[in-house]
Amino acid sequence: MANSPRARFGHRYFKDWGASLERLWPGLLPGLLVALAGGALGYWLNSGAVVALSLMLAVLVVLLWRQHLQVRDSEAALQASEQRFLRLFDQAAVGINLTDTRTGRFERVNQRFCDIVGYPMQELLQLDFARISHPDELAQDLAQMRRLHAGEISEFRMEKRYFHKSGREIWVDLSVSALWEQGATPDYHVAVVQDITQRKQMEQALRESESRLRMVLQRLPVGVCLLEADGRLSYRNEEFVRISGYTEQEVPTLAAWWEHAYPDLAQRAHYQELWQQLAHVAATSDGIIAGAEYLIHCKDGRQRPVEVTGVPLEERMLVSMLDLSERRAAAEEIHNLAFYDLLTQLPNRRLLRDRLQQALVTASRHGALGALLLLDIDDFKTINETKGHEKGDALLRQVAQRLREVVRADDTLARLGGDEFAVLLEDLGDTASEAAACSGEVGEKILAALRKPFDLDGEMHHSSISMGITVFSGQDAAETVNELLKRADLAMYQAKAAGRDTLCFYEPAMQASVTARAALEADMRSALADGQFVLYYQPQWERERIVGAEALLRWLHPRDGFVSPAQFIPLAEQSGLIVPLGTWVLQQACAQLVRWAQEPALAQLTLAVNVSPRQFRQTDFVAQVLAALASHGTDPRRLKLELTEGLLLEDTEATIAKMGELKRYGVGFALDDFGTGYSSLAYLKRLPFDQLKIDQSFVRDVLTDPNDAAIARTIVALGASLGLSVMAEGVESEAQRAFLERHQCHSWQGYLLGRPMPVQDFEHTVRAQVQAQQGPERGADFSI
Ligand SMILES: Nc1nc2c(ncn2[C@@H]2O[C@H](COP(=O)(O)O[C@H]3[C@@H](O)[C@H](n4cnc5c(=O)[nH]c(N)nc54)O[C@@H]3COP(=O)(O)O)[C@@H](O)[C@H]2O)c(=O)[nH]1
Repeated sequence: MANSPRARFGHRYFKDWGASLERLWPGLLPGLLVALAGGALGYWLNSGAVVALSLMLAVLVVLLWRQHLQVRDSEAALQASEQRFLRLFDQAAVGINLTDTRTGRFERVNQRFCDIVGYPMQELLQLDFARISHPDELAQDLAQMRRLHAGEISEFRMEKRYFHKSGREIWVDLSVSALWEQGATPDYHVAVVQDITQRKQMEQALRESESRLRMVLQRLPVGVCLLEADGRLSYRNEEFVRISGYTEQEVPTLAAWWEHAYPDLAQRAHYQELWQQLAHVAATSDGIIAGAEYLIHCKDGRQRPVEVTGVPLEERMLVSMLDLSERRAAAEEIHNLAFYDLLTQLPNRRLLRDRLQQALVTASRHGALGALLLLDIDDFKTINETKGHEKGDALLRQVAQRLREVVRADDTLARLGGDEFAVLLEDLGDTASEAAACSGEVGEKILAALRKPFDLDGEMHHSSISMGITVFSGQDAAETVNELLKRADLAMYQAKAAGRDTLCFYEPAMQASVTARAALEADMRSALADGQFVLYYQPQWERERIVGAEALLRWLHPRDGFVSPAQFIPLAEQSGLIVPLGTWVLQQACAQLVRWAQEPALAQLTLAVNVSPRQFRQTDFVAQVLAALASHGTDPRRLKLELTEGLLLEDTEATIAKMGELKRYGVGFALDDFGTGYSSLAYLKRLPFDQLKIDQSFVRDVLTDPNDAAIARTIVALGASLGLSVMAEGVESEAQRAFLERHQCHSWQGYLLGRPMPVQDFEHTVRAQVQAQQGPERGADFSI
């Protein structure tokens, strides 16, 4: 303790007091003695000078005494001050430590410092400050300390970390002052330590939240920049730079922004005015500058639509910028997809309907008539199927292009789907005849333009269209969009029926025929359910005997009587009713064959059944035929299916597979109407046919038209070379039969040999023939 700083503090003050006494005492004591001696001598000598001298000495003594008293008082004050200092040291609200500058050891610490670092005082006094300092700030601390020790500085201040006894880090604010005792270098330093851990934690939290905020701002899918009151753009995020392309160096201020984003002065003035107007509105409400659309000129030279909003942040403004270009492009794409045809880029049906609706309104308002032209490429299906879809698409694109070249820019041209196009013409005059003349003229131009050959990948292709035209005035309530489309469609079908490559105007009579067709279709459905259909049988001859029959459908309508299959079969095909109807025919035919099988005279007969393309294309067609055969126990070899050439053009592989499968069961196949379709030797060779049927159109004029005669002869020769039998249809006269026989065609069917007849009549005919042939020998008789 004698060596403790506290002892040394006290000792220093006492030592100073003693020193002053030591300094005063030698003067005071002789003074007293001189005053006493002088007084006595004066008294004795009665000398005034001696008295005066004594008095002077006495004054001197008094003065010296007073000085002594003063020294004593100041010593006491010093002591009191030291006491106060020590109390202050111990009780201070801040941590204080007195440290040996050379060793770094704590010489004295107050309680608060102990509390801050969590050590008991005695333990702390065994440590040096480096021991409890965080290494990250220690180097700086030591460097400052060295400067302090070298006398370069008398004090320093820093923020550093101590390790609390528990191990946690404590941030402190450290104010260190040198303490000189003697000599030029300080022996001790006093450190005033304030615990700032909480503040540091708050700062850290603030920093973290700021950095999080920056990160969020930086990654926001919206462009953000901070506009300072002095016009500086103090911050901008990545998206802001991505959208505009302008970095801080290029566009540091709002003024620079306006210049770069709007190089065009008029445009700049327009958008500045918009911004100012919105800012003015904002100033009178919540301060938020409402979002508005701006078209900015970006660094890459492109113009981008953006939505800009401003939110005040104290003195600054947070400006957000949303890139609308993608949204715009998406909206445009959606619009395109919704209203335009992808292949040709022409307006689609939806857009045409819209324009037609507007055209009706305009026509009714202005009294100027318009016309809707509907056109369909003839035989497009065949082109698509024979030349492939790519060429089909190429044709559609070229048709679209030619149509664009023919019609005026303000006419609406549309692709309605498939091979169907439409042209909407407006303002065609104020009378129906004027409008019809104008639209007819445009229609003829279109027909002519589309007659010219198309180049499909180097292959020249000739095409034609059928067109239906309907004129509208907008005055008639019946003229709705649907109705006009229906009328043009009817007229177009009329053009197709009229031989294609032509145009037809809509006439009300067409409507009547459509209505009749709709009624027929409805009737047909109930006819099937009500059993109004029957099969007639037309004999098929081979040389002088009937070898079978063709089953031909008949409809005995309860009101209308006999309805020709030529009338209802195409309609059944279109409506899909042919499928149940065909199934019914197959069932009837199979049942009939079984009945014939039980009678020797009829047992060898075959029965030919017409199969429509739609029926054949049913995926379960093979299963249907086999089921019909199986359900009746029919011999498949007695059934012959007649297919038409048109069927063979589509999906040949599937056709071969289906035919092959049925062929394996013994079912026969005849190619009906041979010569009228797209006869191709290539498919004939691959398809498992048993018979070719010469179409009756060639047989009809076989005696008079050398071409038909040549065709008939060629078909016979072809059949022979392919190993197929050849049957002639529509043989009506003996001369025709004889001609065919002379040319090696020995199978015939036609009115000469028997008309289609009810089953009983047919069976009767066959029985009679068998009986006759079993009787006495006689020449061939083809009459029945
Ligand atoms: N898918 C199905 N189609 C069928 C079915 N039944 C008939 N049809 C087809 O309907 C078309 C018209 O048939 P139809 O009126 O019965 O005419 C056939 C014969 O009556 C007729 N024919 C026969 N011989 C002569 C003749 O000497 N002169 C003449 N003018 N006509 C004659 O020919 C038709 C048979 O043609 P085809 O089928 O091509 O052999 C017709 O296309 C039938 O195919 C059915 O059940 N399913």
